[in-house]
Amino acid sequence: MAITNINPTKTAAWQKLSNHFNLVKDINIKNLSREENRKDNFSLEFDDLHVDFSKNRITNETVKLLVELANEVNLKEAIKNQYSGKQINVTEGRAVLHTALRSSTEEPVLIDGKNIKPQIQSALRKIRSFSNKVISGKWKGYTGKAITDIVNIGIGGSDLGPDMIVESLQFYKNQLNSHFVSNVDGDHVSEIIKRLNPETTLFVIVSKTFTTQETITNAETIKNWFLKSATIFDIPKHFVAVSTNLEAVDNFGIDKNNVFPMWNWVGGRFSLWSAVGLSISLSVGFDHYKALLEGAEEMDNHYKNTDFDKNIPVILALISIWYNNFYLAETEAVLPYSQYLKKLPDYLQQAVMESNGKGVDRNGDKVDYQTGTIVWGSTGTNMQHAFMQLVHQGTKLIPADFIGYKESLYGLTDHHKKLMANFYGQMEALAFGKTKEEVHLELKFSGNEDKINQLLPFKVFDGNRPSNAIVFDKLTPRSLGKLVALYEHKIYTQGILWNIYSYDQFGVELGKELANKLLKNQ
Ligand SMILES: O=P(O)(O)OC[C@H]1O[C@H](O)[C@H](O)[C@@H](O)[C@@H]1O
Repeated sequence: MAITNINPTKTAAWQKLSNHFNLVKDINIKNLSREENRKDNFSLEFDDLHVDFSKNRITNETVKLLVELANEVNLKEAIKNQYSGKQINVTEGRAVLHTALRSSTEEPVLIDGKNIKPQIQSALRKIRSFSNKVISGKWKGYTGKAITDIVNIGIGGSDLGPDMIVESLQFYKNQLNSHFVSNVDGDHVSEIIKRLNPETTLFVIVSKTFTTQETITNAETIKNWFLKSATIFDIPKHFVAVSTNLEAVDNFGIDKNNVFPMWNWVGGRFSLWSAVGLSISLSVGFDHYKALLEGAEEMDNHYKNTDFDKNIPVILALISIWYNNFYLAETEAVLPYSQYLKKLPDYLQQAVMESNGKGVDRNGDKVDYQTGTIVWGSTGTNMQHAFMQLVHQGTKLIPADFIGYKESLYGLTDHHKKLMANFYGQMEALAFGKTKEEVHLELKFSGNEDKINQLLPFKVFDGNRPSNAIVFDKLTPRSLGKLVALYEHKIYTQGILWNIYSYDQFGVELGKELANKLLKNQ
């Protein structure tokens, strides 16, 4: 059966879901939680990953019908098509193969009849050898000193992915200092330059197109700064590039041995698994970078081979559609209980919103249903003291992913116990709330009846606010790879269900064009 390209709301499953929604829309998570084996029936395990989705407004029937919807739009075939290298990015005429970048098997992946696996392997070898030389100090700057600082110059997918991973893996970091320059605001590059010594800094210019205004402007500014103390003959020791545009890289003055490949079958926001991840390998070493890829590959296999009712990215995508399209929730919060993951929400904003922020379906027709969710969030416990008030007692329904770890990295068990008590405490508060009776009982000893009645409405929590617990044993490169790949597959699943193309981003263009026009007229 081919991919149907049909309006999901016209499917039989959607009709059934609508009827089902009318019946169950007022269900309460507190009542559901009393069902026998609720937690076991609404939990999934995969290696070191434990997902509890029992605190949602869903029943067995909801999951069954959502899976029916996935089957009716032939998600299985869509997944197969992505892995096999079909041109699923139809509007740009490209395959989408970030999964091939982390595949360790010999199984060929063909593009135009040519196996791409050898190029991937060769790029990985180049990343390994270069990273080893820089980290060990064998790679010398123009005055013979070892490299101390790495600066990634890029924006969007050429910045957010590597920056988020390097931040998340600080625990595994080596002696090199890592910096990321992205904004065309000159304050950004100036602030970073202040901390650098040209003799010991390596610049990694990352741009798939090598035409991006911000990146080229920052790279030129940095090159000019560098050339104040060095000569053009020193550039090969300090500048490397990751790009598909070899001509532009050459024109910039980068030595051809210093170019790391990028391919048009890798989307910018899915590119950290390619040489775009060079800054990651430089910052944490190639072995950790490889483990990140291996973790992602494990999630790829899970996504490809697991029945939908046990498939973690598919289940999370379906639950999100339930809220987005039936409860009409507008946003989703991503709440990592790990300070290291503080950049994950920013990263996911690009991955999710650039991919599924589309209002035209795969037939070119305007959609008449909701698509891409708005993703936002921050780390626990800080955000509990910031925006969580609105999530608990505001008027909006905001489904939330709580991401946490069973073990702490530094062994500070007291901290970790408190952190995870907050993690589960928040989820319980959201789901079960606090009734009038409970508040009354609590206030009984603290004042007169009038005062109690006055305060009562403000202290009641309605509850029934949904969340998922996404818990890994420990924050490692491997588990991080799994987590990021999980969200990537959730994105694609939702794009298929909404009948939209997730891998183009034409919406980014108009503003860029207008800015260029304005610049020319200045
Ligand atoms: O890597 P580059 O070609 O410089 O592109 C950087 C970014 O440019 C645009 O904003 C695209 O929408 C992003 O998806 C991309 O990651």
